[in-house]
Amino acid sequence: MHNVIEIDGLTKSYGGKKVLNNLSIVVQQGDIYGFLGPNGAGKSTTMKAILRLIQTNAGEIKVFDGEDISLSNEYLRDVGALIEEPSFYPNLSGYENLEIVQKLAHLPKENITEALKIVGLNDNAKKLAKNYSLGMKQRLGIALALVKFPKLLILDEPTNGLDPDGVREIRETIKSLPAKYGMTVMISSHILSEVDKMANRIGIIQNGTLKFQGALDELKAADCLEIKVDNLEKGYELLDQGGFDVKREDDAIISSNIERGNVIDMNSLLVSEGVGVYGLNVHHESLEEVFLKLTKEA
Ligand SMILES: Nc1ncnc2c1ncn2[C@@H]1O[C@H](COP(=O)(O)OP(=O)(O)OP(=O)(O)O)[C@@H](O)[C@H]1O
Repeated sequence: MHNVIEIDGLTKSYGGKKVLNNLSIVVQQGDIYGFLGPNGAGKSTTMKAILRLIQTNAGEIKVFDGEDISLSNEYLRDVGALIEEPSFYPNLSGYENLEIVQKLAHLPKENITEALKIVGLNDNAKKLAKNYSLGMKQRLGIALALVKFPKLLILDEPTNGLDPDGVREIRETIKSLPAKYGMTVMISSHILSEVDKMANRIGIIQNGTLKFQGALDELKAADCLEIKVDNLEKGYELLDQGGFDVKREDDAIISSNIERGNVIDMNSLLVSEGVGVYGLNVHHESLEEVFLKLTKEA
């Protein structure tokens, strides 16, 4: 798999305080890479470093075909970004704001309408940006990042200020970008459930240090079945002696085998032996649970 971003040993200090500490991350071609961390972990700083908006103290960043970004700014032509607040000209319409980028970068005019369509701003294209709602301003910010149809899209908290419908729309849009336009996306977000539904790989940082990087499935515990019964002792004994793979917890019996036939067999055995079953739930570990587990230690 081809790497689109390779960060190696990145270190950045502000006034003697290290905010990035020997950080190394890899974003692969076609990834939607969810970049997570508590407030102040260093997410925006990392993204700014990739865009050369700040100077760093040590480390190396390579993009696309191993281009070292410290050697040339050329790569920025293929990068679109929304970092922190979207910035635009308030007295121009949404369309005109995009037109400025389109003209400067000599892009096809169709890119403007395509980008507006993607973010759902077509109907408000002629309205002045200063009269946009918070959510519309955010959409315009995403459209500005998209208008080049870049190979790499970097989005810092892109769903800030959007209502739940807007969050869902933007999520579906972002999910479609790799397949539709061949883009690679790096996205930071506070909304873990959003990243859970969108990203294929994630990186979790804390205090400028990488805590985890990999596929979401690697991070989460396997699904398990939680069986709630009115007699825990007896229920557990029955299943254990019946040859089922179970363990006992404080208030439930847990089985790692969630296959349909297995669940039916366990339930039948319990009921036939007079144990009342009042709950059979498959437990999926959420990204939020994993995140809290990983970041709580420090
Ligand atoms: N220009 C600056 N001068 C001094 N300190 C800074 C500067 N920019 C960022 N920092 C500090 O660096 C640390 C990392 O900030 P950063 O914005 O990268 O975090 P973040 O992970 O994006 O957080 P959030 O989720 O709150 O946006 C914070 O402690 C912040 O106060």
